[in-house]
Amino acid sequence: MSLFLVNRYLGDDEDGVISKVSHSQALLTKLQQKVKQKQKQSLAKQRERTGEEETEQQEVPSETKDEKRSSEKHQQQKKKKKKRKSTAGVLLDADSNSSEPAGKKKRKGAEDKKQTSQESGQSVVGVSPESCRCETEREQEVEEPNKDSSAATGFRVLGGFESRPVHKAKRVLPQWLAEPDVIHRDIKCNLVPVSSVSGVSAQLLRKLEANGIQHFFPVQAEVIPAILEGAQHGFLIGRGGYRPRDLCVSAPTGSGKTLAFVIPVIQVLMERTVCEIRALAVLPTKELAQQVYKVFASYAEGTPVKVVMLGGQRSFAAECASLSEQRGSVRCSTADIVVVTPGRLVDHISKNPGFCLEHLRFLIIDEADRMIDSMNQLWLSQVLKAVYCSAAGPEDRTLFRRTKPACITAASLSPGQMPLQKLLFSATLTQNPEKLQQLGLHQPQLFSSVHSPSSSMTPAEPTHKHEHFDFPQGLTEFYVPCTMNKKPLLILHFVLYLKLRPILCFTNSRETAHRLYCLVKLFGGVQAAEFSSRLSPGERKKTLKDFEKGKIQLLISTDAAARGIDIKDVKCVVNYDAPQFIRTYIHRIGRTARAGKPGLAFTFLLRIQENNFLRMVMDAGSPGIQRQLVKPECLKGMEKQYEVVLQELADVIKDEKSRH
Ligand SMILES: Nc1ncnc2c1ncn2[C@@H]1O[C@H](COP(=O)(O)OP(=O)(O)OP(=O)(O)O)[C@@H](O)[C@H]1O
Repeated sequence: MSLFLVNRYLGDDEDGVISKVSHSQALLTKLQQKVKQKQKQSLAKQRERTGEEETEQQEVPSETKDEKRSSEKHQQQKKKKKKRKSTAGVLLDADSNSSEPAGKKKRKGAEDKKQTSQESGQSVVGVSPESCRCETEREQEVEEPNKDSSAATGFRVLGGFESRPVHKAKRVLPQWLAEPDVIHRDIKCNLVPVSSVSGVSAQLLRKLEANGIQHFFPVQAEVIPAILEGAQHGFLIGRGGYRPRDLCVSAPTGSGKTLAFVIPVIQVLMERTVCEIRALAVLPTKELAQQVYKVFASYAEGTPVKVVMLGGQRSFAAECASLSEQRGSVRCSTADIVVVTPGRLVDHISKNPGFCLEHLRFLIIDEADRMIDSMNQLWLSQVLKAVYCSAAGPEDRTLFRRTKPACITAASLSPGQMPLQKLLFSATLTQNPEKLQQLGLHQPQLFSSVHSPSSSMTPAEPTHKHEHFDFPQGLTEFYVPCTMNKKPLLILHFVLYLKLRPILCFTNSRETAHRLYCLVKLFGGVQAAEFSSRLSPGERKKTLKDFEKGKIQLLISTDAAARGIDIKDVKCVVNYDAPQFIRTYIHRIGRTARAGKPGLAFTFLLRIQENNFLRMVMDAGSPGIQRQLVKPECLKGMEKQYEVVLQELADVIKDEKSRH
């Protein structure tokens, strides 16, 4: 059954009773006569030129025979077609369907040609009877298979099922991702005096200097003015202006991204008149939230801005109490900036009536790529619902009226309203537009330090196959070929003989981390600690503090400490287990070589891992990873003790298992 019915204009019906069949026959005869006429004319011209009368007299009848034969066939063909059409009960659509088989298309093309010439009344000069015949034969050839199936079912099968080469779609980046605002890579050579960035108050400048910061790092010099500028023109209430662009910042680990949002957010909120939650910083883990809270609190000290941390360290009731207080009959907010983990955030939105986000101006998403991956927790949609809930409410809060952002029109911008600006930060920000799209960014602007083919491309060009990331300038990468049973000896060799301490050592599981920790402890001579979800949040906090104070020489950790953790003076990172993903590698090694300082990163590689790992690292844009061999003789002296320790370790693990 055809999908479309196309009524064709078949010419004027003289008496209105001529059937379609007789009409098309009449047309055909007309056409044939015209062909004959034309042929006669051309032959006459030829004769005149050549004077070969006799040949012409013989040729004409033979041609006429051919024509007759051809027109007979043609008519038979037409009749057949009509019959088939009436069987199907519908008129066929003459538009060629792109998914039709090639044979079918050819046939339709032939039909179309004829149809067009019939409709327009044009002569068929140039279409020889021979070619007509050939087309007709081709039509017959291609029609046969379909004829049976349509006759049997009464339905006409649309669409073709033959295989066609499918071209791979080329990846195209949106303009904002392909052409970012470039951040200088070299921290040391591109320092900007803090006083030269306009818009930062004298109070904050004094704070910066008191904390030993005289210059802004490149990411700060780019992003701070951008946020301040957006705030100046972006407060729509009473001032007019526009909705500020959402910002995405991709800069290496340890390049100072935290201050790039802390300083401008405090600066903007310092000018507030009422205390309401205006900024929400969401971080993936408690440790990171705690770290960012500390930076916010330190710079907000002495200003009217109040910072609250919601990370689950305190009871829910205590957290609620820190967010608001009762003044007479009114409940007042006691927080301007809230630093929170996604889980706790959702808890407060759903269970704490005093948690109001209707005045939210900044939504800061740190470690944004990780946060996008946790988007299935739906925390973002809950935040947006809480932000725009006054728009759906019955009260007419004209001053803070907020509507969900839609297309920008004159009407949508009037009356002005408080905008919500999203600020995304990561050392490994995804370039996948589909993932970023989940965040619903408004005219996003990207600040990036990645100078790779993928970022310098025009949007029309296909991107590089692998994502490129920026590695810290002061970092030197090594890999150490080894076997599984030599790994513990190697790490002991690093701490005891190479004296590369403090070392932050990463394993792929908490079991391995614990086993290695027990082994090192049994071996003796090294101040070691473990850091994983085996420990309570309190124990983890204390461990990080001790490590920072230099009380721990070897911290054996899972990826719980891989992201964002800023521990000063970590000289060396060791990947005891090779990371499976490039992002994990970049964050792990980024715990050293921070703030422009030098650092070393070693990865222990089994022979089987070497090729894949090295390719992964080089594809990501590493400036180079060197091979570092540790001679077996270097480990010989520890082997005897190691054998003894291994036996003791088996007993310890067995004992632990029996206790749990
Ligand atoms: N302008 C500056 N001058 C000197 N030190 C700075 C400056 N800005 C930041 N730092 C220091 O640099 C270190 C790294 O900063 P921060 O933690 O913000 O890095 P990051 O880019 O967020 O790293 P990551 O991606 O690993 O989270 C911190 O110890 C911070 O105090």
